[in-house]
Amino acid sequence: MRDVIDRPGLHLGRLDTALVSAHDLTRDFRVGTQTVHALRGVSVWVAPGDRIALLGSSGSGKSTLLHLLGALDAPTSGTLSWPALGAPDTLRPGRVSFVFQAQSLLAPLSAVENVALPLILNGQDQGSALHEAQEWLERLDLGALADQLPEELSGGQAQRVAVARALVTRPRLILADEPTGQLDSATAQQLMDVLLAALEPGSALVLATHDPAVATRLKDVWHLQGGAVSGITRSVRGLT
Ligand SMILES: Nc1ncnc2c1ncn2[C@@H]1O[C@H](COP(=O)(O)OP(=O)(O)OP(=O)(O)O)[C@@H](O)[C@H]1O
Repeated sequence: MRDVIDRPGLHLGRLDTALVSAHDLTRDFRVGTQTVHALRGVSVWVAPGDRIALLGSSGSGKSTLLHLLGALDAPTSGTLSWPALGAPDTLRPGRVSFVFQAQSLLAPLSAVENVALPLILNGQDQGSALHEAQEWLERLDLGALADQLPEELSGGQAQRVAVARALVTRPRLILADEPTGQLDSATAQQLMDVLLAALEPGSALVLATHDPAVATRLKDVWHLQGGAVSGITRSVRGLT
């Protein structure tokens, strides 16, 4: 693999500072006697500060690619590395975080307990974890809802709590799988406002969506079609 690669139309960057680098990934699934080729030779890399949308229709391979980038799944062929993050078994919890489409909060825990959980799983004591979680909720304008259970939150509020839970460990790489998928368009844009404002400048976001209005909030858009990256564009709105 070369030291320096050029993502067409984007910028030059060094692979050794990449958060994740993927070369010629394929992922096949066996369904009965059929093989589904979910990814067909994807080569991409993500650098600190990147804000990337994976834009594609249902079944184009967005979730599969996100899972591979976060080491939740392994490729059928191809190589993955996390040069700036370390070995795959050190990636989570903490350095890589996921935000899922919906219903990912633990039902018996309050909002603040949900947000504190990754810190507690990382070994932090409960008191300071809850304190930090409360600060994140306040930063995301949810301080007053800290003691609510997930079922008492609106869809948009629950997703903001999920964003707080993903960011509380100050991850370097945030992978979001259709986080606005269950929200109306105004609430989706509010969630994007909150998410983009809360990101640390040196962290990277890769967000899967089928909604162009969400994708254009991010600087770079990778278009996925049939398990391959069919094009890369830079969003004018995402540059502002
Ligand atoms: N665990 C699995 N078993 C079998 N097939 C799978 C599995 N996961 C994904 N696939 C198939 O791989 C292809 C890509 O799926 P993927 O979920 O990555 O697409 P997507 O773009 O995220 O779609 P959506 O927007 O609907 O979530 C689809 O044809 C899907 O049916």
